[in-house]
Amino acid sequence: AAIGADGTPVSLWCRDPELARDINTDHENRRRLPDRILPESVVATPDIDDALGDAEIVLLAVPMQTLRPFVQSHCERLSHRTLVTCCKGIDFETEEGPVEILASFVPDAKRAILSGPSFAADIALGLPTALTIAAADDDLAAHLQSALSTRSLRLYRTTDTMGVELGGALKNVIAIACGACIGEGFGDSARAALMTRGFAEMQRLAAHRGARPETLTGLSGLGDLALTCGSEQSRNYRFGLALGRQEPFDASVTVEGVATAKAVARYAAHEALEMPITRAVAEVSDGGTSVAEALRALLSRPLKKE
Ligand SMILES: NC(=O)C1=CN([C@@H]2O[C@H](COP(=O)(O)OP(=O)(O)OC[C@H]3O[C@@H](n4cnc5c(N)ncnc54)[C@H](O)[C@@H]3O)[C@@H](O)[C@H]2O)C=CC1
Ligand SMILES: O=C(CO)COP(=O)(O)O
Repeated sequence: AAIGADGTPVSLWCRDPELARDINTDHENRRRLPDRILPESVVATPDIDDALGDAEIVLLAVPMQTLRPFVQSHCERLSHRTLVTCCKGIDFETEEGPVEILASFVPDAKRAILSGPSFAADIALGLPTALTIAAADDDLAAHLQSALSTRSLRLYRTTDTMGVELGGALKNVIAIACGACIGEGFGDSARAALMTRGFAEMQRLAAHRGARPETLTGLSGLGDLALTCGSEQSRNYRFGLALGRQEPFDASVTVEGVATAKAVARYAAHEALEMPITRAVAEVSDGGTSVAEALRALLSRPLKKE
């Protein structure tokens, strides 16, 4: 919604024709973003070719685990455009991040990722938000930075797409752990410990993959970790809360951290990387162990240097 806030025309592909009609008449997406009025410059259409038109910049905001099949089935339509993924996660089957998926299926497109601390509901209200735009080519990153920034949305840029992919993916995993910690009743001090040691895991994996340390301490890493691990607006955090309280959770809600935790735990085991919190989230989400057992196991690990 912020993207159309300055009157720039935005075409929104919406698979459900009825919802597209509602968005165009009432300027509201009651199903996904109730009580938020969208700018009139945002126009929805159920026809993907209409939505794409001759657009140069295409923002891809589907759930992470649907990005690969989506891009695969629309690769011809997407080729030769500038594709900006907004996804946060790692593909469960291929262990690729969103930019890597774009590179695999649409190699002739320009590729970028937009990430950082931002709840859709806040952005749609026009609340001040700062994000990271990453593209391997700095000229492309600079072009997108100026094309997508608005009065309320400030973009910083980097060429480290890997660092941005990993920060956005892993903060969801740590947010589940933090929610579970609070839900179980372990308290705020334990949550701060999980956030900090979780951040150490993020940095370890990022270094192993060749990402830059400063990307992880930026908006798309530490910034998003701080937001997601402390707010009940986060679906990953709320999912963790439900796990800790042993309450059911609505399966229709998008929770990106579960598949990502499993993919990253598998990768870390293969690469002999120490990521105990990620492994615990993967095991607890699968029902393999309880939150209390997982946290006790984390506390009983051998003592080590920080
Ligand atoms: N909601 C938020 O505050 C933020 C979300 N993100 C990221 O954006 C991505 C999308 O998240 P949300 O929009 O919140 O998820 P969502 O689940 O609320 O909405 C996803 C949309 O994608 C559509 N969709 C699902 N499968 C599809 C498919 N196979 N083909 C085409 N469309 C499909 C759904 O109908 C829905 O309209 C995620 O990776 C998320 O981590 C990033 C920043 C903030
Ligand atoms: O990525 C987000 C905030 O930056 C949204 O987090 P959730 O997917 O946990 O709701």
